[in-house]
Amino acid sequence: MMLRILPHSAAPTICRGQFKSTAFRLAVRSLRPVVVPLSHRSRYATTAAHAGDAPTDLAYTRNIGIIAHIDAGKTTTTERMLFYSGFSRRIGNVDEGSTVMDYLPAERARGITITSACITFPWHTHTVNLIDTPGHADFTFEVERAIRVLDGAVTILDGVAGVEAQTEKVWRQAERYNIPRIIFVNKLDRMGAGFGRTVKEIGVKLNGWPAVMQIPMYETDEASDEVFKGVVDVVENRVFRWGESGGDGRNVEVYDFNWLKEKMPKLHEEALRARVALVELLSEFDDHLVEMYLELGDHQFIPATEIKKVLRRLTLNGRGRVIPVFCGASFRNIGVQPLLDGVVDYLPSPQDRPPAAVSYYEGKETALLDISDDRICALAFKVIHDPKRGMMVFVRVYSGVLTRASHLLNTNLQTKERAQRLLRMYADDAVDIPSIQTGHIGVILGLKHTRTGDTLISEPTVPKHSPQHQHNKKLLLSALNKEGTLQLRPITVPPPVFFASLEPNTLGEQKHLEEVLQILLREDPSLHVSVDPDSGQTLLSGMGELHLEIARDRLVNDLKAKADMGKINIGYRETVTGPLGPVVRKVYDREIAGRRSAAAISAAVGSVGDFNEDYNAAESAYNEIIALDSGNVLTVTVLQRMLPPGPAEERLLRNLSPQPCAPGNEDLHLPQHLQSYATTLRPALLSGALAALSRGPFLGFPLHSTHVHLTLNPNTDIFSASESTSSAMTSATRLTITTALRSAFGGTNNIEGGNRGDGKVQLMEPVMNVAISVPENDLGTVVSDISGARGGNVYALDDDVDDSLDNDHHAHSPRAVAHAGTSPHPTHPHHSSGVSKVKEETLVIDPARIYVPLDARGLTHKSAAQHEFRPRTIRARVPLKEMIGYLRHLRSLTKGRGSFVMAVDRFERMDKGRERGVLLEIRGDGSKAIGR
Ligand SMILES: Nc1nc2c(ncn2[C@@H]2O[C@H](COP(=O)(O)OP(=O)(O)OP(=O)(O)O)[C@@H](O)[C@H]2O)c(=O)[nH]1
Repeated sequence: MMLRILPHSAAPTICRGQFKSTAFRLAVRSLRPVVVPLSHRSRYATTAAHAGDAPTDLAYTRNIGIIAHIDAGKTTTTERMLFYSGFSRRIGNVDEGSTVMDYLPAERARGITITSACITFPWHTHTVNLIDTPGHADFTFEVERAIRVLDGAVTILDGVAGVEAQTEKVWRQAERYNIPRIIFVNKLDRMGAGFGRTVKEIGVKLNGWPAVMQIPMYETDEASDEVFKGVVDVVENRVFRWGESGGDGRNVEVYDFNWLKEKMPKLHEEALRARVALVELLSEFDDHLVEMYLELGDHQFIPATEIKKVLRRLTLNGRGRVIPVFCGASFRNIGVQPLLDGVVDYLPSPQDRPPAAVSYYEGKETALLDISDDRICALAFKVIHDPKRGMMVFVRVYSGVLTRASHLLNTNLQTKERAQRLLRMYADDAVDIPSIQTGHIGVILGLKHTRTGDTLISEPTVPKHSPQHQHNKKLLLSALNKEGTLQLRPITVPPPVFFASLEPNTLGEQKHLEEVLQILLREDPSLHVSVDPDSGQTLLSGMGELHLEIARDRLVNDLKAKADMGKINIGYRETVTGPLGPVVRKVYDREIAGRRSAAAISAAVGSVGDFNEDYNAAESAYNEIIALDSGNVLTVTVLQRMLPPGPAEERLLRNLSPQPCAPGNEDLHLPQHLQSYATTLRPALLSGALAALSRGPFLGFPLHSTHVHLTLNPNTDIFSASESTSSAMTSATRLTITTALRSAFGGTNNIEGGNRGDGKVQLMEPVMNVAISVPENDLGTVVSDISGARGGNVYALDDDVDDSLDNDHHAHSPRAVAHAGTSPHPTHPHHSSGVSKVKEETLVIDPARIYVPLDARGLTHKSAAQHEFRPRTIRARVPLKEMIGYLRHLRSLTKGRGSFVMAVDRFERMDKGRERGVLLEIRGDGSKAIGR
């Protein structure tokens, strides 16, 4: 059957195989406005994806992520994508636990995404590598590492809730990496959904101009209810209608605007307005479009191809200044195929992305990676232990082609690795492949050490018989050494704020527990494990309660550890107050396996705040200043060495009261065996300091914002070469700093008595940045609860996103459209004096200028009830302690409609009263779990 556009007659049904047929294209080419048919799965055999032969041409590749607030519908949408692409034969359902993407038992049981799943599927001539990320704030790190390797993202919004707090957060995360983004406003079938309102929120909360590509279409059923039926595509001037209720969404009816004009004149008018708004918006950024408009004289005549071209260019820069907005209801199977077309049309191929930033020598030198470089450079962005396949390392290849059996160098660990097998992933299924091409995502099996976040490169080799090798060996070796330090930008790991003890059920289980914890750490670097040196207790720390619960499930259920997890507690920090205290010198002297190990060092501790104040005055006294994690700072001074008298040294001996060496590591006068400061002494001091700082003198919490100053006097602190080895230096450093911290604390650890000593050590607590979404009606109650009982500091209520559609609509009123249709100039205020470009860098959206489409629901159902459900966002800083169990409380305050997200803002010193509260709590029930 040849398909014709039937403007006035009954709707044709587009069946499999009819989209994009040549006949269809020819039929529509002569029509104006231009209508191009929608794509459909039938072009792809369902087996194609599994055969591992998906096209790998870079221009036809899309590495995309699905990011959003929890429950926005990411997994539901992804499952439809898989179905329409032909990848899966039936649609997976989140609520029934039958999805392809949420395949872990814990995910299916909880109905949430925990680990970002990766899947490859075809869409027309393109290959889409898609990552479905978790929405829960506890898994922000999981999102971060996925975003790190994506080229583009689809952000899904709940059309009822609008732009929620976690959406804003992931949006900013994506912005940091300049990831081009498109938006899909989902759940438009739900009562209370407001497309126009959501569009306005996109502009205000995400600071970008919404480019409305589609508007929703509702139809009234027999019960006079408005039912969401389809979307109006204002770029191609056509209507997609999913007529069949309860169907799988594959049969889509396509109509032109004449049909729309006859059946739904109001919606037709709105669609024309939407096109005007779109063309006007784009012409602010594109002179050529303005010229075209001036030539054609009507917004409706601008060809869709031109609009798409400009929009693609604007989206690809990744700044999110112009945001393509699509709409639908994936649960009702509406709107997903056009969204997939949008992915191909507006999101970049790896070639469209700027080159990846790399660094050499631990970040001391930076450069851009050339995508055409044939040497392999890949980032391990996810490591997962699979019971059948072993360690699976997910990589994104940035240059070169990774082939089976490639020899690799892990530049973070400086270890050699061999890629034994390569896989392309289809959620939990995999297909063996011979290679992973530049720009692609895949899995390596057989890597022994690689962790999440590590860089893998082709193992640098010296070519045999190369002339360079003969003539300039030194130069070549230094180039090879440099290459061996190449690293892609690391993934930032946030500080853990919760911890719990882990106890093996029997002593014999300890070893197995340690082994599986190593696996867990390789998988998830946002988990930390530490062992209390006194009690030997293992402590696991993480980002949130749910994060630790899931880690426990993984340890016990998947990795078969026989262990119990204690109560989940807040991870406080300890800090030293005031300027550097007295200098403490300790001698470490032990006999280990019949050999003496001895060294000494001096240390003083103080607060980083005071160090910063003195910084300029004191800088020259230090040989090195090292910024550590948790805001701690280590400074090192190595005094000049007195050499034994001899003819050459006599000059030196004359004024040899110990002085700091001239800054600059090369000048240090160290004994032979420690001579290379950078490779022997520095790492020894650093690991001693890190070990000492990991456990404070008060309650054993890690130190924060603390300045440690080390002074090494080689004349007195270093003994013979065999005694003062680098491990002796590490032990001496650890012992001395621990002693200095204890003396700053000013007392013994007397937790039982509840005293905190009278010294300079204080507790710090995590203070969270909290965004709470509540219905308008409950705003007052929640604000007073947060700022009263919980001691929070409310610093903002969301900009009042006025959804008075009438107001906004003025700028794009029917009169304005009529005017625009006849005026030689587009009607946008900025065009009044010709074209004035928006300064992209400083773009701040004026809500009054955002085009807000009227939707049927908005027109007929805009009522007080809708206002009542509109979520408002409260932003506050609240101590984490006050947020424990808050969700239940919030639900009770808001009749179950409130939700919140939070992230660590900073650690703050606690006053004595709050400290006492923590001590009481620990003494009351948690002293064992805290174990100090
Ligand atoms: N009415 C309606 N419900 C939807 C729609 N899309 C998703 N849902 C429902 O919303 C809930 C959450 O959907 P998910 O797909 O799990 O959302 P998610 O964003 O993947 O959630 P997390 O992975 O936990 O962050 C489920 O109950 C879905 O059935 C929609 O278009 N309309």
